[in-house]
Amino acid sequence: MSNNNVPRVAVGVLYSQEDRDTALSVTSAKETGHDFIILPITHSDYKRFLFDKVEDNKEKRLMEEWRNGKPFLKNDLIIQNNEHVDYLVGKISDWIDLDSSNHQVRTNSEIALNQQFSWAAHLGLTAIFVPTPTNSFLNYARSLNKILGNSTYTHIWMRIPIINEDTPYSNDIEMWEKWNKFRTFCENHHKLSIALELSVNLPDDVYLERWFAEPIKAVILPTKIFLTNVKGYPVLSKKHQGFVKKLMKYKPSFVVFDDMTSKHQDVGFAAYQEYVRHINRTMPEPNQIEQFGNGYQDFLQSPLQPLMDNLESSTYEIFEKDPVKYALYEKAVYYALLDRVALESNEITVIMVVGAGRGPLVTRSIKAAEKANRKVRIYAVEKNPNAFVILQNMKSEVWGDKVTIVFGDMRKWKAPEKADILVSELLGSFGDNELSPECLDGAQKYLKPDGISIPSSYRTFISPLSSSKLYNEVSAYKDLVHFETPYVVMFQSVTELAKPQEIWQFEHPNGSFVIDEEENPVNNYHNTRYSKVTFNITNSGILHGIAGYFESVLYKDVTMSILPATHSEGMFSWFPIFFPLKVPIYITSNSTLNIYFWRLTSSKKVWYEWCVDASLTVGSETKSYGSSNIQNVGGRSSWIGL
Ligand SMILES: C[S@@+](CC[C@H](N)C(=O)[O-])C[C@H]1O[C@@H](n2cnc3c(N)ncnc32)[C@H](O)[C@@H]1O
Repeated sequence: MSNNNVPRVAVGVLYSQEDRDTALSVTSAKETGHDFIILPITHSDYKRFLFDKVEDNKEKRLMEEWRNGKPFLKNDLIIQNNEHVDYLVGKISDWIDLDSSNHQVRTNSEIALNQQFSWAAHLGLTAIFVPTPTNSFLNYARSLNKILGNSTYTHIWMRIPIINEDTPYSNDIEMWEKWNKFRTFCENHHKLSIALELSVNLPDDVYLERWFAEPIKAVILPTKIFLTNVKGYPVLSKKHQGFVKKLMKYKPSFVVFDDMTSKHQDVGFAAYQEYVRHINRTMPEPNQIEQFGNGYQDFLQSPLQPLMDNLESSTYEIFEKDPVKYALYEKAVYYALLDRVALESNEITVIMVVGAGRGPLVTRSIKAAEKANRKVRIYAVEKNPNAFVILQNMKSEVWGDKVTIVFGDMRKWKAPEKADILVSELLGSFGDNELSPECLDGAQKYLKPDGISIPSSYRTFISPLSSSKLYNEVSAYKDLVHFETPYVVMFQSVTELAKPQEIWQFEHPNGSFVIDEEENPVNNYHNTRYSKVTFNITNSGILHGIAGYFESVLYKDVTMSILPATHSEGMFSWFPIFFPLKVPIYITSNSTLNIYFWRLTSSKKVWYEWCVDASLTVGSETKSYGSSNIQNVGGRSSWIGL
């Protein structure tokens, strides 16, 4: 079945023959339905400048003139002008050898690299395709890093074969390790991306998944990886299809690489790109969460502070579109009402919705009471004056006398009676990060001693996360504050290095604190937390930060979760939270990673601090090899106002 909602995928072509005529190549690439072509910038003859042994004086002079910056000869260039510039990706010559042991070859390679880049940038090519790093690549990394530093808008696509096919299987990890080292040498530059080249045999899923955390801008499909269907057309194996579909979510460009092994000449070269487009068209429809989150993937958002700030109308409107959250709350209130009073009793149950916003939980509480056939009296408490205007409208137009609306801070309100059920939704992606514990500590004084809080508890979970994309987004701010701030993010280009684990929980009502004469807590120390969790890291990876999630019990077995394993299906009110690390840490396979987290408080604010420590055990000896500093000390960079 075809899905018309998926955006068109860009499919380009790369030919193996080097010396092509640009105009002819562009025409044939267009005729075969491609969106772009990767073309060598220079002719193979240009390689003459690499030769270390120049015999006669004339040649020596020519070489030195070239080294001193003499322009290209017209015939040295394949891409000779900017006529097709929007259709081209420039390819740097494969034969440059920046790590040659020969001084002349090494030096001339760098000159050739710079000259090709400079020409490509001058023409305005937006992407440059560069060769795969060989076994030693430090000088290549240094040279490219220098270019990256000067590049204004040209992106680099580095050709990375997923497997080194000369030594398949044993080297599944090797290419990732090589890439990882290279980009580390290049300071994780955001313009350095991968053109991932698929192989006939793909490695195991754990090795495939690690690429999802990497900046893949292009995926190369050599013609040799295609099989043939009954009609003679090229198709991919199930495993390749599955991987390609996953990669499509990241919206890379695809490149058909004509490796001269085509078994499908009868059906024409266009068949490869048509097949890639066919896979794209038959991608499943995005689910509700994907539709809602479209455009937000990997986008850093500041967590809301609904206590300190007044939320905007559009924010409430987004909450209210969630098809699942309110249904879960209605279910929880329904079961709480059933448990609270017997059907035959005429008793009125008092429900207080605290932090009512524009009233959706009030409406759902009324619905739950109707379903349960119970009588209720409802109070709606809200401190946002703008949302309170909507509550007034709702009361006069919809709810009537059944609901009393109260403007003010739930912690200070003097309620005229006590509640049987206290309903609130003050949760953030990290559970307690919108200060639900502090607000409900203040509100529970008007809950009957045997009253019910919905939610009754929430637990916070963390996991170690690899994502060069998110790391680059944070580091683009170039300051400490952004590295010590959590972000709400719809994860896409990420890999979890281990499954999430719980760090702490909160329960309501909470009988564990001392109250003053106003029945408020005398301080907030009972809401501080400290936790250390240990993760066993099986496969190596780069730790860029920590992912956070919550799971909440609304009432008995009615639960609400954003934890991947138990996520409430179709609920999109919360994306996970991301706590970055200032310096990424390379975690070797079979390491132990300890993550330390604190929830801390003063009289005015609450904040989190976090740090990590990686160690490796060999025999009976455990050695720590990588740790972060403690981030956000004293809430110096990020905090939540009380
Ligand atoms: C996350 S919103 C939820 C709103 C609404 N219940 C819903 O589900 O759409 C939290 C609401 O609680 C309100 N709020 C937060 N702290 C409060 C406090 N201490 N007293 C009263 N309202 C508060 C905020 O203004 C906001 O409207």
